[in-house]
Amino acid sequence: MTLAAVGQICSTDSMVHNLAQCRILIQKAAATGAQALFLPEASDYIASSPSETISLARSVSESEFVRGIQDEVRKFKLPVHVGIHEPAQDEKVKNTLIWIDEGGRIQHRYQKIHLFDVDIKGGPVLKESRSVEKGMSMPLPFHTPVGRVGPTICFDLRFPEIGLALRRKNAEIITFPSAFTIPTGQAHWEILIRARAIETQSYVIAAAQVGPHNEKRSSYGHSMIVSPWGEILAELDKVGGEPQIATANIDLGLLHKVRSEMPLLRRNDLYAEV
Ligand SMILES: O=C(O)CNC(=O)[C@H](CS)NC(=O)CCC(=O)C(=O)O
Repeated sequence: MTLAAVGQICSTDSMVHNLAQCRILIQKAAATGAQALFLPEASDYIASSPSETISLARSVSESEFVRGIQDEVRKFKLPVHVGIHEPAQDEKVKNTLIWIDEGGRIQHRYQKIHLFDVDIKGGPVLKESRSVEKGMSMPLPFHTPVGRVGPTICFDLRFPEIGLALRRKNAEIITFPSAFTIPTGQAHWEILIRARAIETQSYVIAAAQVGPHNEKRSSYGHSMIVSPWGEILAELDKVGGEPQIATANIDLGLLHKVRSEMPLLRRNDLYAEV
């Protein structure tokens, strides 16, 4: 049995402020004895316009945010999974997720493949593809002290195919670091997360942004860790903006019990394999 921590913050366009929040969470998570900390999408910053999103992007070697996280990781020997932006081609950024091992090295990277372009009447209007380049390859699971992690990001949560593909590649924990909008979060967040855990028979760790990032945008929060049976093991607030963590035990024995007691054998002779 191992202990995983999920962290919740409210990123703004100040990377110094966002780094300070993440450092507090790394310290708090280390104090609980957790073996890994999972932080939200876009922890480095959330800007108020596509042009600001593009102008703030730095490569990891030049990002004070990433270097600051790496220093803190080394200090506490606590690996961290964190969402950031990186410069891309054609005046765009990549929405990426990096795994920093306990020695502060970036050992895994995933670039978000589904972009959030929506225009909901009376609700959010967001065109992520104006500033973000979409990823062109499927994520791969990787080894961590808490289990084999299959990374995805935010809007990817709505596409069961990506979770199922990670499960087929032997993921044990699927992550959904996010910055969900409040209306879509109220309607769908918990249901989607629990569904992904149940259908993949995997742990799900969903670290979320919470509260007002700027005058135009707020996020839903409600970070969660869910078991392969779909139970909520840990959850954080839906409002506020204070940095918070929660922890849960990751029991791979339970995961294998769930998978062997109820084998989800696909009928790929009748429908396409996903
Ligand atoms: O903008 C940044 O810098 C960071 N990226 C995000 O916040 C992204 C794109 S706007 N948010 C989502 O995918 C929300 C999905 C969502 O809310 C849903 O599926 O309902």
